[in-house]
Amino acid sequence: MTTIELYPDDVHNQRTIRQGHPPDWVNRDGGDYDLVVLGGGPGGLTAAITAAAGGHRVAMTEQRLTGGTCVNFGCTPSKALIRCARAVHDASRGAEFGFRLDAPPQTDFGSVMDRVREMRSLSSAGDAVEVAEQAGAEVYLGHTRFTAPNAMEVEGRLLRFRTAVIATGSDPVVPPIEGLRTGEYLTNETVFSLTELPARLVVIGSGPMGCELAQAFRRLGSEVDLVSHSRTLLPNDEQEVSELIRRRFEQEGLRLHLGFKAVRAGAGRLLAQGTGETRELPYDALLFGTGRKAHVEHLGLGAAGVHADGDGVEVDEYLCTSNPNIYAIGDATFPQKFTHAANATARLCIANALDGAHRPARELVIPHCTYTDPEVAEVGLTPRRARNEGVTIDAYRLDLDKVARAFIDGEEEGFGAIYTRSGSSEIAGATLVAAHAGEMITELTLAIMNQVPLEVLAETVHCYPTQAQVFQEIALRYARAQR
Ligand SMILES: Cc1cc2nc3c(=O)[nH]c(=O)nc-3n(C[C@H](O)[C@H](O)[C@H](O)COP(=O)(O)OP(=O)(O)OC[C@H]3O[C@@H](n4cnc5c(N)ncnc54)[C@H](O)[C@@H]3O)c2cc1C
Ligand SMILES: NC(=O)c1ccc[n+]([C@@H]2O[C@H](COP(=O)([O-])OP(=O)(O)OC[C@H]3O[C@@H](n4cnc5c(N)ncnc54)[C@H](O)[C@@H]3O)[C@@H](O)[C@H]2O)c1
Repeated sequence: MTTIELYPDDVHNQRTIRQGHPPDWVNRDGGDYDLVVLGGGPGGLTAAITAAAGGHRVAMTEQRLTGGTCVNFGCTPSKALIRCARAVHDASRGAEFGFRLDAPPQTDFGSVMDRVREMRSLSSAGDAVEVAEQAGAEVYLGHTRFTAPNAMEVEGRLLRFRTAVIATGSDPVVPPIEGLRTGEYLTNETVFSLTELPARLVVIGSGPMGCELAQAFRRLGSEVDLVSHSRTLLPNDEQEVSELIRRRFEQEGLRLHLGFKAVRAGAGRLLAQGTGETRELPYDALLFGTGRKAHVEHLGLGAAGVHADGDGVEVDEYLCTSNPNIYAIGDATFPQKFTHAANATARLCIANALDGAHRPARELVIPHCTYTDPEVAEVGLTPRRARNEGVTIDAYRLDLDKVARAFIDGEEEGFGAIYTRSGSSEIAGATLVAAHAGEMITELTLAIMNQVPLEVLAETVHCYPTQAQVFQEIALRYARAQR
């Protein structure tokens, strides 16, 4: 059986391994199942547990650690690192809040990473092999591949299925860069194994991963250069958002090289090429946040009659692949690569595959949040999406410095915006830049799902003082203007 290793070999990592891939695990003999789920990340676990709760005979396979990228190498460790970085940052704001420290706060990086690993082990308890088993899904550990349109093999065991779900997630993309050698750079798979703070960190990529980790390492004390061939930070969000985050990053001392492509690396130096300018950046660690690609290799997809391309497993609008008995969910197929999207596609897929629900994936309203400080959350139809789709929208916005709880908390940098289709008051989308935007955006997701108009949001009583009042205030101003 595969041996899983996590560095360093401490109590937290040992616990994570015991939960996600128990070393003494013995697979069952295989057999016939109503459903087999390939991959035990958030998508796979949700699919397997949902189907088992419906009384189906279910197996789930995982080659590495249950919980997948999210718990082990993504959301959980990154948010744990960000939390420590925010504590250090807040401590440096004493003068604003009436206290003084004798010296600037000093990071103890060893303790930071110890806490990161502890949080990962706590989080992985909820996604453990045992949790799936107790929910009624039979777990097989090991590399899995299809051997026929209705069968797959894991570690010599044959699993025959009536229906299968591919939930194999995604892998980091590292662009070809001259001089770059394996083992001499970090990705999300290795960065959370650091035990010493890199004095000089170069981060490549200005998407969610690059931005979240660049700010966190800067706050923990690294000198950070962020290089991206995008001309903006968070290039998939609104321009105004990117500008606001850029200003904040520059205030915090991040050095930004936007519009620069990493072209050569090695011996602690990165060469970044911009238009008519080359910059040489020294580093002690080089971190890639340069996107992800669906994990579709070595799965025996050909034997199962499942088509895949560079974007992942091909599915129809009901998440069914070219084999009518095989579905795909999460990062392996879906363009929005988020844990909540993996979970939502998993539930939808089980409803379609086992309950005949016939619900298209376009029904899903999927918000996203990048956990920079301030956080950036968006949902539904935004100006960028509206432009791409050729529809016109009306925008209603309010700066957070007009919201009492935001300035009371010293968190007034940001804004809220609600979008409606032109001439309508039905809420179609929203952007929110706020310290806790991820906690607040769900109100708007619910509004969009239920076709709530601004007038109803205006009448919805919000607690005072809360930052969520930004949405009610936008709606109230709209309602007043209509009178
Ligand atoms: C640094 C970082 C931070 C992130 N932060 C967030 C965040 O804050 N919020 C958010 O919503 N999303 C975040 N994400 C994205 C999130 O982690 C993914 O969208 C999510 O994990 C996708 O779930 P999944 O189940 O589709 O795939 P995965 O989590 O990738 O799980 C797939 C599983 O399949 C297994 N597998 C693959 N091939 C085989 C095989 N042949 N046999 C057996 N098993 C196999 C893998 O080992 C893996 O465990 C982050 C990602 C990164 C990299
Ligand atoms: N909070 C969250 O939900 C969260 C956090 C992190 C990651 N994620 C998920 O993980 C996925 C991957 O995130 P990501 O930030 O790695 O990818 P991304 O695709 O969003 O951004 C990649 C960035 O790398 C840059 N880049 C690529 N090649 C380059 C090169 N050679 N030189 C310079 N720049 C280069 C691109 O211009 C872009 O800015 C995202 O799709 C997101 O869904 C989510």
